[in-house]
Amino acid sequence: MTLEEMPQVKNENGIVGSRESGSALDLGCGPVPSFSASISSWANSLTMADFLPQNLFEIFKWKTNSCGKLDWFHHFNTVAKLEDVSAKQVELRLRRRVQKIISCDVSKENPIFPHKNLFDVVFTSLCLEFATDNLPDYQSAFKNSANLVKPGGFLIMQGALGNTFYMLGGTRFPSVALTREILADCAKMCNLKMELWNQLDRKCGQKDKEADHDAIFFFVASKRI
Ligand SMILES: C[S@@+](CC[C@H](N)C(=O)[O-])C[C@H]1O[C@@H](n2cnc3c(N)ncnc32)[C@H](O)[C@@H]1O
Repeated sequence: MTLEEMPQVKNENGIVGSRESGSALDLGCGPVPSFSASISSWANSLTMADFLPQNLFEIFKWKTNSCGKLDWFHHFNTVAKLEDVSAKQVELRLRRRVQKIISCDVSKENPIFPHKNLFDVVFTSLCLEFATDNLPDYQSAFKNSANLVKPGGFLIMQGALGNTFYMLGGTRFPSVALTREILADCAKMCNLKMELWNQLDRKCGQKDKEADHDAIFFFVASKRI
């Protein structure tokens, strides 16, 4: 859903509009550069951040075109089709625009300490509800993430609604069950105005995805100046 929403965010009349020279942060990016690939069409400088060193190492190997890097052609091709360009163009553009690969922890007041910069756009996907296991911690993680947005900038978030657990390698992990109301309250608490909200009901069964979310959401919120 998010990749299809991105053009709405970035086009001329879109929410982020003509902020072509903006800076963006992909917070909790995992080892996957697909969302950053889309963001790199309108952000000149991108920082990719994750909690796990092994995820950062995968991004680093891809960025430096090192031997043993993972093949993300399929992801770049999906972005390329939406933009009507080639997968190679998307990959090269992203490689040029990723300026930093850093560690982060959304439970910290400054999730990217010792870095101190703020960003025009902070993007985060499926991260905060899995990095926390109760609502007060989720609200803190939301606030910490929103603090990284410049006044006048944007927080763009994708996540799961109503999810209480997921399975990975046979282990059950908890998650915070989010609702639209919880997210609206978090945004309000952080002086953010919801500009766009979309949600998509779950289409796959329990067997296809071992988690109990009932929908995924995507929102864009602006930070008041
Ligand atoms: C479900 S993955 C999502 C990855 C990617 N954003 C995506 O949408 O495909 C959750 C990510 O959150 C990261 N994460 C876990 N705890 C975190 C924390 N405290 N601070 C920041 N990121 C965290 C994990 O390392 C993982 O990469």
